[in-house]
Amino acid sequence: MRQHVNPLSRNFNEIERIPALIEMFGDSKSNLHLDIGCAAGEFLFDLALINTNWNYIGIEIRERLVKTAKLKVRERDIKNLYFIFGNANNILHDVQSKFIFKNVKSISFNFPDPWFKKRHYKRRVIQPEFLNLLSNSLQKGSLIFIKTDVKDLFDYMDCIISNNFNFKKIDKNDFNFSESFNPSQVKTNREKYVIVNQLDIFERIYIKI
Ligand SMILES: C[S@@+](CC[C@H](N)C(=O)[O-])C[C@H]1O[C@@H](n2cnc3c(N)ncnc32)[C@H](O)[C@@H]1O
Repeated sequence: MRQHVNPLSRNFNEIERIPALIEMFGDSKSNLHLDIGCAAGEFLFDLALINTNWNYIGIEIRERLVKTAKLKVRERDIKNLYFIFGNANNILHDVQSKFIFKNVKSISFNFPDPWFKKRHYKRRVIQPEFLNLLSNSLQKGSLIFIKTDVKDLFDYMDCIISNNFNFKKIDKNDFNFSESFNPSQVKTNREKYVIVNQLDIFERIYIKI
């Protein structure tokens, strides 16, 4: 069982330099998707190879995973995938990252760390201030995807997002995945584990209105 990283540690106050989109991607004008807590990024590698007309950024707090993922991107010469190391909250709140939002069409939170103890809830990645930031920065029509196997965490995230009047729930059955960042509904590593072990998956899509 891996030791969870405390995102509120001061170690994450300093943020790496975020290059301009034109430095990150072959075609910086493509639709951009952000995956928060992407771990080693396998999900994003799969997506980036299938959907070359989308750009993908993964943000992950475990530095070693990000270093390895960045190396793999370079070795494979992938032009539509970029990884950023750090606490996603700090990174996206930082003024130097504001430009990222210009092209962002969607954000996914796939199986975020649950932080089961009540006193640790503030370490959960989705927080009201984070939602305010997304609500102020994302363009109308942008999408947020959440997915977890922990019902309590799902309720927590859903409550925070639903309390923000700029986001509306979308019925998954009415959603056209073919035009999304994930047209072939690629699964994340945790999702594959959850499916094999027949655990429940709680998920929801929200649109910025
Ligand atoms: C349970 S794993 C899920 C990984 C992947 N999304 C999946 O579905 O297989 C949660 C990931 O989020 C990362 N993480 C947790 N808090 C974070 C934060 N504040 N910013 C960025 N990454 C974070 C963890 O290090 C871990 O890799």
